[in-house]
Amino acid sequence: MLSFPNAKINIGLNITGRRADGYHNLETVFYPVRIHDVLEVVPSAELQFSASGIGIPGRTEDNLCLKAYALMAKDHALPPVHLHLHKHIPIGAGLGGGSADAGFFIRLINDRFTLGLSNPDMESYARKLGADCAFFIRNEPVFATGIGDEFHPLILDLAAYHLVLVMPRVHISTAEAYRGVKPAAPRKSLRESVLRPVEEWRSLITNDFEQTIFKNHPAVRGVKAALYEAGAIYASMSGSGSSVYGIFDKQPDLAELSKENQVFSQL
Ligand SMILES: C[C@@](CO)(OP(=O)(O)O)[C@H](O)COP(=O)(O)OP(=O)(O)OC[C@H]1O[C@@H](n2ccc(N)nc2=O)[C@H](O)[C@@H]1O
Ligand SMILES: Nc1ncnc2c1ncn2[C@@H]1O[C@H](COP(=O)(O)OP(=O)(O)O)[C@@H](O)[C@H]1O
Repeated sequence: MLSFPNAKINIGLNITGRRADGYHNLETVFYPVRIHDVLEVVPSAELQFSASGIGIPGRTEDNLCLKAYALMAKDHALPPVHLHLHKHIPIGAGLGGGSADAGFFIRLINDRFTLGLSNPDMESYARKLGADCAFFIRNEPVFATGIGDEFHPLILDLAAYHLVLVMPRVHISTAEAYRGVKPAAPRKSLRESVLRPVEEWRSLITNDFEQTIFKNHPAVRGVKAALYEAGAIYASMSGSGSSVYGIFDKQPDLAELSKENQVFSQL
């Protein structure tokens, strides 16, 4: 059985407080985008994992898909499987690729072995694996609060726009990014701002990670500026970076940006 985990972008990200457990409370909008990995699960004599595509840093046993399998196997008599992951979503990019794999894998196992889990059941497994994993169970645009795992419905459709994503050659760890921010009460309500026309977002919607990441990695700031120069209506770093997306009303010419960076378009 095959599944195609997709990436997310964050539209706005306000870090509102630091918690006793070391995590941060935040508010953000998660929006799914069409950059995909490929996950395949087939029955096997023993549990096996293989990967292709972009190299995944870290130990195989720490892959979020294997962690998800172990978690679900505690409660369900799961047969062994061979899991193959073809990695295409850039890593350390603020695109939630690892979390997407975990969320989609939970759904795949639920479907393949007809476990009958509800969305809230699957979200509670996902929450144990990472703050933004639970988003990928429903995989619909949401306004998120808490540590990024409490969801509030949001009607947002950017299909009429040209969405592009630029991936500078900079890898940023999420933990490093959180260490650099000072939590504060948001100056504007993101939940209200995101309902305003996209043309107004530039003066309303910000990502709190940009301040420190732009200081430490000026190339990322340069990509955002280049997207505005190319005519973006709105541009922002996604999550903890380093990817930067631009929302355009027509297909932009990004030939210059493509020389130094990986560019994804038609998202
Ligand atoms: C920043 C965001 C924004 O959407 O996305 P990415 O840029 O990673 O895609 C998320 O908060 C990333 O969520 P996720 O990547 O699942 O985080 P986790 O694996 O749970 O946590 C990694 C580390 O980030 C920090 N962390 C994460 C989430 C949060 N609300 N507060 C935190 O302080 C903690 O130091 C934690 O040890
Ligand atoms: N299936 C997976 N795909 C990518 N990274 C994974 C996966 N499982 C675990 N990881 C670990 O998660 C880290 C963060 O990856 P990722 O979720 O892609 O980035 P981001 O937090 O920027 O969205 C990687 O450096 C890697 O060590």
